[in-house]
Amino acid sequence: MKTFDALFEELSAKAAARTPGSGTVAALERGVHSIGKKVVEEAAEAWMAAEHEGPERTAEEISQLLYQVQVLMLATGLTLSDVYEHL
Ligand SMILES: N=c1c2ncn([C@@H]3O[C@H](COP(=O)(O)OP(=O)(O)OP(=O)(O)O)[C@@H](O)[C@H]3O)c2ncn1[C@@H]1O[C@H](COP(=O)(O)O)[C@@H](O)[C@H]1O
Repeated sequence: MKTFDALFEELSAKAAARTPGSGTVAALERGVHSIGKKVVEEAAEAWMAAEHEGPERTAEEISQLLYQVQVLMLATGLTLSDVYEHL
């Protein structure tokens, strides 16, 4: 099982290395506008799953939302600490 911090470490390494075949690297190349749309899409899917599809589907959609949020952080040069200081 992956934690939020471990995922961010993995994605940061892939972004730095421009790992071939990485969906994260491809998303970063598409840019903030495209990533932002994915964040909104996954947020809406998480909401719909919570209302209509049960806890398992909701957890799956929330995991995709967390992933897209991390890609947005990478695209804007933010670290986990930059975000955590606002929690
Ligand atoms: N958790 C995720 C994750 N969640 C979602 N996604 C991507 O986000 C995309 C959008 O999800 P959707 O549900 O919208 O997908 P879809 O509707 O089936 O299709 P598309 O939007 O892709 O057309 C998916 O195609 C996935 O590629 C993820 N891609 C990667 N991860 C994690 O990130 C790690 C690194 O991934 P890579 O950079 O691809 O190696 C992986 O090991 C995973 O742990």
